[in-house]
Formats: sequence, structure tokens, C-alpha cells
Amino acid sequence: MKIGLIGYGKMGKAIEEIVVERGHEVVLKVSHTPTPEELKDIDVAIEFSRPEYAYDNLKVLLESNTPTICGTTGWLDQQEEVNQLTLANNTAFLYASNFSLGVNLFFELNQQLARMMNKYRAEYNINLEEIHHTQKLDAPSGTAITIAEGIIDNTSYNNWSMEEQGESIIPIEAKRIENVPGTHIVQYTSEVDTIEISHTAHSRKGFALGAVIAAEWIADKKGVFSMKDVLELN
Ligand SMILES: NC(=O)c1ccc[n+]([C@@H]2O[C@H](COP(=O)([O-])OP(=O)(O)OC[C@H]3O[C@@H](n4cnc5c(N)ncnc54)[C@H](O)[C@@H]3O)[C@@H](O)[C@H]2O)c1
Ligand SMILES: O=C(O)C1=N[C@H](C(=O)O)CCC1
Repeated sequence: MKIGLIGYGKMGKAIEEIVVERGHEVVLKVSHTPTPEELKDIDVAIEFSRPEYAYDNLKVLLESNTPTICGTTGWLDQQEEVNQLTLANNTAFLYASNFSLGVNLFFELNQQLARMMNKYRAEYNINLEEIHHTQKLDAPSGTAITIAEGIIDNTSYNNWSMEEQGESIIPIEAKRIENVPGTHIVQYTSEVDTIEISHTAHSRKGFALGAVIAAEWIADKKGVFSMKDVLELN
């Protein structure tokens, strides 16, 4: 497959290694919004750039009918427009806040635990913590938002916040420490004990591998997809 890398930073470079390992070819790597001309030989584009550029990049990619994988976080207020662009241009699009197999399994575990804990809301206080490297631009992480949404979908919590407190709000704490690829912790604490689930990434390799597997999967598809479709977690 001919892959275009839109955004060639820490993730772009980690993805390039996996693309080559799996027998594909990187035919474009850019750190700017691509032109339609630059996209003409690409089978699938993988977009990992910066929150403020993601929408412009996705618009050009989808209007050029390029099947697109997007891992950039922090742009989801424009998600509905991007989904519509995908359908209007009869192409394919997949966004994931986290492409690693481990985190996608963790998302499922988080929802199961949330369903169990909902009966015991009076006994346990919830807390969600994410820790990332100091260059990360957005907070909370996209992964933490997906975890919070998974809890909201399965309990009587109805919002998350990094500042506000309240009965129905999931508090999220975002910490920044040098060189941490990504850690997420969900804690339920009562007067007498704590139940905790956590996921710790040891490197960016899991994110990169998941993104390339998603690119292989989407190449012949049309529509808007998620990692649940790729990993058959539905
Ligand atoms: N979904 C996941 O699994 C996952 C995993 C890791 C990181 N991320 C997200 O991916 C994004 C990138 O992360 P990173 O660690 O590679 O960041 P990074 O800062 O190392 O790389 C971003 C790159 O984008 C380039 N860039 C700047 N303007 C651009 C433009 N207009 N178009 C294209 N590229 C442009 C920058 O020059 C830089 O090289 C972040 O939003 C991060 O949160 C997602
Ligand atoms: O390094 C980052 O930036 C990461 N971003 C994603 C997020 O915001 O959840 C995934 C984890 C690493």
C-alpha cells in the first residue's frame, strides 16, 4: 500500500517504521496541509498533526477522496462536519483517540466496571487521571475523554470536568511529566478501599501499530468507522 503521512513528528516517525516493517511504502510525508496534487498517488493517508490543523487537513484529504486515518486529538468540536464530508465525498474516515490494542481493550473494561459501580454511587467517589509528556498540547487527553464518555454512557454521571466539581461530574486530572508516552487511571474510592484500573503505554509503538492496522483495514471501505470496527469489539 502507498501511505501518506500528514504530520511527521513523534507519531509520524513511529508510524513510518511500522509502515515499512509491514511491507508498505511511505510515498508522502509532510508537516503542512497537503495539496490535492500531493495526494494523487496515495492509497491511505494517516494524519497525526496538531489540534488546530486537523480540520483543514481532513477537509483536503476527504475532498480528494483519500481514505483517511486520524489520530490527532483536540479537534472533536468539528467531528460532525468531518463525518459529513466523508459521506458527501463517498470516501472513508476513521478517528481514534487511541489506536493501541491495549487501550481499546481497556475502553471495554472501563465500561463494564462503570456498569457495576453505578449501583454503588453512594459508596464510591470516581476519579480519572491521565499522565503524558510535557510537549502534549491538549488536556485532558483524547483517551481520557473517551474513557469519561464510556463511563457517562453506562452510569448516571452526565459530564466530565477538569475544574468543576459536582454529584454528576467525573473529575479529570491531567499531569505532564517528561517522556511519559501515556498513562490512564480510573479510580473508585470508598471510605474503606479503592478499586483501580489503569493502562500504561511503554512506548508509541502500540499507537503506531494500531494506526497502520487501521489503514490496512480501511483501504477498500467507504464510510465512517472506529477502532471497534477494526478490532471487531462490537
Ligand atoms: N490517537 C492516538 O493513538 C495518538 C497517539 C499519540 C499521539 N496522538 C495525537 O497525535 C497528534 C500528534 O502527536 P505527536 O506526538 O506526533 O506530535 P508532534 O508535535 O511530535 O508532531 C506533530 C507534527 O505535526 C506537524 N505539523 C504542524 N503543522 C502541520 C500541518 N498544518 N499539517 C500537518 N502537520 C503539521 C509538526 O511540524 C509536527 O512535526 C497529537 O494530537 C496527539 O495527541 C494520538
Ligand atoms: O502523546 C500524545 O499526545 C497522546 N495522545 C493521545 C491522547 O490524547 O489520548 C493518545 C495517547 C498519547
